[in-house]
Amino acid sequence: MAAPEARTPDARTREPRQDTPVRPRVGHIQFLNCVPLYWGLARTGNLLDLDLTKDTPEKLSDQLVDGALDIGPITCVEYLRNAEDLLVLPDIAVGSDGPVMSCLIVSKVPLADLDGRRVALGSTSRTSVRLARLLLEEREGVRPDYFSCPPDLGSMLAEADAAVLIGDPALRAYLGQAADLGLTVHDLGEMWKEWTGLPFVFAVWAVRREFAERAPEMTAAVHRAFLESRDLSLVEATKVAEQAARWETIGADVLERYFSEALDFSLGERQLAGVTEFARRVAHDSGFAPDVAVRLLEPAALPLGS
Ligand SMILES: C=C(O[C@@H]1C=C(C(=O)O)C=C[C@H]1O)C(=O)O
Repeated sequence: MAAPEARTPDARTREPRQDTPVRPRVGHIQFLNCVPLYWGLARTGNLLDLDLTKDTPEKLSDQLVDGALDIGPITCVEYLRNAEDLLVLPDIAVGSDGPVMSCLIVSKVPLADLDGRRVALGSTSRTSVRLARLLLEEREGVRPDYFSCPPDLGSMLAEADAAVLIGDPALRAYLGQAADLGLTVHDLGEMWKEWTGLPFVFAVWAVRREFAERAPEMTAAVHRAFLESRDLSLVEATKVAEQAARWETIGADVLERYFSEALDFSLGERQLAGVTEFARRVAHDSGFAPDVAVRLLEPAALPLGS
């Protein structure tokens, strides 16, 4: 990765640091879904060039918006709300083109029966919870009574007839926990695909616009590092899944399917069409315009002679 060429403002004081070069502050979602995006960073030797912050998606999104992080994953809805201040890194995202396995409505009753019933929305999600509301209201034609709740299936369903869950707790529900409890699982990626024919993007990678302007080479290097990491992880998906499974109750074969078939880590024209369509459908109460422009980071001009 290129040597740091710029001073990064300190998150607390906002004063440019003058002492040593500062590594870019980069977010890392602490769910299994992001393992393939980070696993290769160690293999390609780029890990130590990043100041990584591991957290849940809604916290990382806030930190990027607030300027406490420079680059990282941001849940789609928060990106759209802050599109003016951010640039999207091309060709990398967390999405699906069909079933995603880990963004779900888990329900005690058929979805069509949820009218007026309580639905718990997991507090780590900003995008899946909005997508679930869209699908329940516009596709199923029901108007549930929503409330936000920590993402624990048992406590959510103690007070509600259905729960919207993302990440590892959702994956566990999908893989058997829900069936064991007599609950049905509705995959949000699959429902969106059936409804619109499009992929869905749950989170994009974005850089703060002012950081990209101040440190274009560093930004490009971080982008390249993630693309290389993702590509390597997909080539070596069996190994990534075996290693991740060592610390999980989920089998390596299932993780490999999750990483290489369910999740879509790309962001091309079809995925961007999915973002645009979602924005158009939820804009009216989401804090952005229906035709909000998604601005991609332009490829950095390479220095002469390189
Ligand atoms: C596929 C997933 O995508 C995620 C869903 C998010 C959301 O709903 O806000 C945010 C980030 C991603 O981690 C998942 O969490 O399982």
